[in-house]
Amino acid sequence: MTLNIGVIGTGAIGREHIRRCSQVLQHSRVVALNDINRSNCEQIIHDLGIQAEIYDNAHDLINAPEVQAILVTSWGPTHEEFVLAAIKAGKAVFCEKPLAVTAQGCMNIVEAEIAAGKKLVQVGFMRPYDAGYRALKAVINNGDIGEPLMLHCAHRNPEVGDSYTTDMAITDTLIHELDVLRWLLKDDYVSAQVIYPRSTSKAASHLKDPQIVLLETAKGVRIDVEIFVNCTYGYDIQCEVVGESGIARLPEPMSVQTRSAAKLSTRILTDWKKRFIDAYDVELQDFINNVLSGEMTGPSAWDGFAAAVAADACVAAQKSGDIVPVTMPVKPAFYN
Ligand SMILES: NC(=O)C1=CN([C@@H]2O[C@H](COP(=O)(O)OP(=O)(O)OC[C@H]3O[C@@H](n4cnc5c(N)ncnc54)[C@H](O)[C@@H]3O)[C@@H](O)[C@H]2O)C=CC1
Ligand SMILES: O=C1[C@@H](O)[C@H](O)[C@@H](O)[C@H](O)[C@H]1O
Repeated sequence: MTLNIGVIGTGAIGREHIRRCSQVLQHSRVVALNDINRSNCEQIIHDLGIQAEIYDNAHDLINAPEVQAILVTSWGPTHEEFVLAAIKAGKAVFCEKPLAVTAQGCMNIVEAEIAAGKKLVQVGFMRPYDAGYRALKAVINNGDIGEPLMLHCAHRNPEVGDSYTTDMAITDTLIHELDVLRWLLKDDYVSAQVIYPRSTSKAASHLKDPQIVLLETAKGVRIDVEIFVNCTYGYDIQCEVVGESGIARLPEPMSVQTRSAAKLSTRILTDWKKRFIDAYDVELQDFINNVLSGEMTGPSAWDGFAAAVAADACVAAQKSGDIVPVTMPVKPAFYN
């Protein structure tokens, strides 16, 4: 069986996902594309040699009879509208992060999905599919380092464009940590604070970079995440878990160690597409298999909501400088 997929948003990650659905993964085929910039769709059809219909209207793509499932890879503020339309059409939808740009937007999706009576949504949180994070979680679950007490994390990008704003450090970047750390610890956040170190001269003048986000969980675990999106040297994701009896670190991506010119070195990746390339493959194959089998098991609309609740608190904390409570409603039984 082959799943016919329609893709809304054919920019950086849209193109990557179209490539993997067409050339890498099993049981999928991209049959329809939409982008406000039609030439993006034409270019992809040309470059990848796929046979796909271009729709000028995203809602026509969602409702097209040949489209069985939808990938939403357009800009964050458009996600809520397209996911709600997919649910209304009764079609499964994989939506890139963020599920919606506010917790209220995510809640609208949660309510629509519950009303539809069927899980249809998977959020593009790929880190829980990453082999390194899964190995780290296994070490924690195994009790190898005792109960986790503290986490020291970093999310560093070499550079960002001028359109990247201070709040995007939370809504676009930290959102990955907000999801994966909750999954890693099986815990929810109760408070958030943001502090600003000296700003780098490499950032645009309107952007506060780096930032340090301090989170506390219901079990009392304290987490610090450094967000540094103009670090210049690479795309670098760090996660160290300090437990009662030991420390566990997220593995580095594989890299050959070289000894040359009086230096011992390994390479650091610079491109997010490569850092989690395997995880993107696995998450999307999971989506395809789940849609075909009729049981959605990946990161849910509730996970998208939970990350957004914490993100809202972090954005408030950015503005006030205060420690802001994170208040998570009880998870509906639908998502258990
Ligand atoms: N999971 C991950 O690691 C990553 C997730 N993302 C997420 O994917 C989304 C897209 O990011 P990028 O591909 O980097 O952005 P991009 O700017 O490269 O591509 C977005 C595309 O969406 C199109 N678009 C915007 N509004 C639209 C609308 N109303 N209807 C149809 N098309 C529309 C744009 O024309 C553009 O081609 C964002 O939400 C981003 O946070 C992006 C990169 C990595
Ligand atoms: O989602 C992503 C990008 O949108 C974002 O800009 C990067 O910081 C992330 O690491 C990447 O995974």
